[in-house]
Amino acid sequence: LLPPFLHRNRNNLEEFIDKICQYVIRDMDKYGVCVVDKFLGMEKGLAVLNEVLYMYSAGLFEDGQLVSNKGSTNDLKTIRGDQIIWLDGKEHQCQNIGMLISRVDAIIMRANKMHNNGKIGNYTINGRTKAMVACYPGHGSHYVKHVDNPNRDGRCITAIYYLNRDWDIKENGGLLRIFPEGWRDQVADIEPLFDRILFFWSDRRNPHEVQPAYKTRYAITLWYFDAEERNQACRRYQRESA
Ligand SMILES: Cn1c(O)c(C(=O)NCC(=O)O)c(=O)c2ccccc21
Ligand SMILES: [Mn+2]
Repeated sequence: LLPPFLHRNRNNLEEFIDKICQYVIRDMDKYGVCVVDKFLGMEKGLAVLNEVLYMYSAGLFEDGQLVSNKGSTNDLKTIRGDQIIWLDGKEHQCQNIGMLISRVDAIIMRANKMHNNGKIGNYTINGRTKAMVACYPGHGSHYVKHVDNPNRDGRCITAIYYLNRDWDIKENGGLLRIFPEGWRDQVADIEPLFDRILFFWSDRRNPHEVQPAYKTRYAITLWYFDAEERNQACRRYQRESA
C-alpha cells in the first residue's frame, strides 16, 4: 500500500485532471476555445522549459521558414520565422516533455470518455500528432493568419502549451489572436504565458495568427485526430498517391 501522502498526491492529480476536463468540455462546447493556466505548476513547467532550452541551445531545431517582412523603410527583409522540432516525448533528455504530453493526453482521452457517450464536440479522438516544439526567435518573427486544418486532414483539436516566463505582451508582442467564426468582429487574444495551455477546434472555426514577437517565444503544440475524419483523409491520400 502506498503511504497516505502519495495516495493524496495521486488523488490530487486524478481530481485535477477531472476538474480540468469538465472545464475543457464546457468551454469547447460553448466557445470552441479553452484556456487553462497553471497547468503543470511552476516546478514541472520549468523542467519542461529547461528541456526545450537545452535542445534549442544544442541547435536541434530545424531552421524556421523564411518570411518576408516589410522593414521600416518598406524594403522586403527576409527574416527567419518560427523554428520547429518534432518530438514523441520518449527521446533522451525529454522525459518532462513526455510527462506534459501524457498529461494533455489524459485530459483529452478523459474528455472523450466523459462527454456524451465518449465524444468531445461529436468527435471520437483516437490519436494525435507528435509534439511540435516551436521557437519564434524574436526580432519580428510572426505567423500569418491561417486555419490549422482547412481541408479535413483529420485534426480536430489543437492543444498549445506555452513556456514564456515574465512575458510582457506590450514589450514582447507574440500575441495569439484567434478570430472565432460566429463571434462577429470579436477576437480571442491569448498571451503566450508560462504554464498556460490552450485548446481550440483545429478547423475553419478558428482562423488565428501569431503577431510579431520581439523576444524568443516558445510553445509546444499537439494536434488530436478524429477517428472518422482521419480515416477518410488517409483513404483519400492513398487514392491520390496511387
Ligand atoms: C510554428 N507554428 C505555429 O506557431 C503555429 C501556430 O498557430 N501557433 C500559435 C501559437 O504559437 O500561439 C502553427 O499553426 C504552425 C503550423 C505549422 C508549422 C508551424 C506552426
Ligand atoms: Mn496554427
